[in-house]
Amino acid sequence: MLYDDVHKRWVPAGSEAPSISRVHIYHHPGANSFRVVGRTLQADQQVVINCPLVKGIKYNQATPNFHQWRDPKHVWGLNFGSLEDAALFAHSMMHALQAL
Ligand SMILES: CC(=O)N[C@@H](Cc1ccccc1Cl)C(=O)N1CCC[C@]12C=C[C@@H]1CC[C@@H](C(=O)N3CC[C@@H]4C=C[C@H]5[C@H](C)C[C@@H](C(=O)O)N5C(=O)[C@H]43)N1C2=O
Repeated sequence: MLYDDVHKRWVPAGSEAPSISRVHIYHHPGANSFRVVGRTLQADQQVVINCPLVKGIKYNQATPNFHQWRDPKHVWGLNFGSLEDAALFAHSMMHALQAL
């Protein structure tokens, strides 16, 4: 999700209606860079988030299943389908941020 600062509300990332997406953190070992990429599960596999991780990002676990972070232009929010997914993603995110 993205935070719409004008209307002060969270909106689904990507252009379509809210939909479940699969979100990965890709590691590029050569550059030691990480990128969060999310795609809708539907056939179109629309990329809904494509966010490089930079050193110093603060990953905020606002609730056990809603985590968020800022990049220069956006505030991203992930509303996890399960607490396990949330914990797993947070673990990977924290690992990535420590590796930067
Ligand atoms: C300093 C700073 O940047 N601080 C950020 C957070 C942050 C801290 C440190 C590092 C990075 C970031 Cl990003 C901040 O505070 N920001 C970022 C933009 C918005 C917000 C500002 C105010 C509101 C107030 C309330 C809360 C909010 O948005 N919350 C609370 C949990 C709750 C859970 C789920 C979602 C649900 C999917 C829909 C909706 C619903 O419940 O209807 N909703 C929510 O309402 C969700 N806010 C924020 O997070």
